[in-house]
Amino acid sequence: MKGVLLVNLGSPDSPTAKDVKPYLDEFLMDERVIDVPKILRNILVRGIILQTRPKKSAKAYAKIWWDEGSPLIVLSERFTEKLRQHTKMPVALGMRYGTMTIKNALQELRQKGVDEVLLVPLYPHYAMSSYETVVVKVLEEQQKAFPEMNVTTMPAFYKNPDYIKALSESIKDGLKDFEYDHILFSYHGIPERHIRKSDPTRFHCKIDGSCCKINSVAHNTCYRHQCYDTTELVKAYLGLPEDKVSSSFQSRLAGDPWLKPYTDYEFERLAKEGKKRLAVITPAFVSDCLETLEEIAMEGKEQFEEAGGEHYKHISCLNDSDAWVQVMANWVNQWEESQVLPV
Ligand SMILES: C=CC1=C(C)c2cc3[nH]c(cc4nc(cc5[nH]c(cc1n2)c(C)c5CCC(=O)O)C(CCC(=O)O)=C4C)c(C)c3C=C
Ligand SMILES: [Fe+2]
Ligand SMILES: [Fe+2]
Repeated sequence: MKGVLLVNLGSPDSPTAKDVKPYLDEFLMDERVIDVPKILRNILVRGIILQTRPKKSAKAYAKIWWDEGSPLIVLSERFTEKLRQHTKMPVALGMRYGTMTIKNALQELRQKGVDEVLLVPLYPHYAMSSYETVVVKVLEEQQKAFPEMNVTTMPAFYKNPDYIKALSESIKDGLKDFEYDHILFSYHGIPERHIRKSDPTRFHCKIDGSCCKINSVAHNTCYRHQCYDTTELVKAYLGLPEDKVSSSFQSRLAGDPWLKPYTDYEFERLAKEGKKRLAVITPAFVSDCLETLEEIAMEGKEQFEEAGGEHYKHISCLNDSDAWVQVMANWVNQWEESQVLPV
């Protein structure tokens, strides 16, 4: 019997340093997130970052927390529940980090008789720190505890026409009551090194963008290329003016160079260039979360206005919108009927 496993990133159990610490420990000790030798990762994460970050992150989480819990979890649950109404297959939700584990989600499917799983990492773009780590973890858990199950993984859907349509229409809707001077597509950042590591050709990706328009197998795993592709496709779908759209990368950790331009610098640059009315969209995330609700909707607004900007709007992620649920339902049902996956 076939079933669907949705996996998102996960959140701490509560917005307190006590609960944020073990969550961050699991997250940052992931070798695909902080990709240095284990001994160094231990020193960096447990000896340095976890000494101060849980308290700081807990404060940020407290600003966006809902009565029902973490927005990312609640929105993912609502999406899952709606998807269940559109398919005959069992659908389970797991998180890569935290207490809503992938193992439990696989168990839930197994108990319902599922032995053929469609894994859907809830990320439009491929990065070793998001999509890849989900796939590796699911296969690890499946091989350990559920050897009788088969797992098929849905490819990153960053350029899929149905996804682009749903995303573009949601942006159009968000812009209905907002006259903009500029639209910023802000994607979660990753260290530049991760782009080189994920390049199977070992020479294609140059980080500076000179590579991204030359066809290459490297693009199947190039986060930067995929993010810019999403921007271009939405721009084309909505007919947005070339000079009013740009992309940037947010949420960097100190240390290595991360993908540029940095979103916080862009807020300042755009305001100083005289863009008074800025709309920001965050297509690396399908559900609103700490990085969109706090860093972009709250901090970003402040940064833009401090630099001279006047009107600012963050357009929500796709979340549990009917159009997005319908797109996912079509994809999973098509897989159920004919094994076909979206491209
Ligand atoms: C969109 C995909 C994501 C990628 C790629 C990604 C890479 C990445 N993230 C960190 C460090 C942190 N990210 C944090 C929060 C966070 N990250 C994503 C998604 C991606 N991260 C989401 C959806 C969230 C929000 C989770 C929520 O509960 O709402 C955090 C935790 C918060 C904080 O302390 O800032 C950290 C840390 C790294 C290092 C990285 C790539 C190497
Ligand atoms: Fe992150
Ligand atoms: Fe590239």
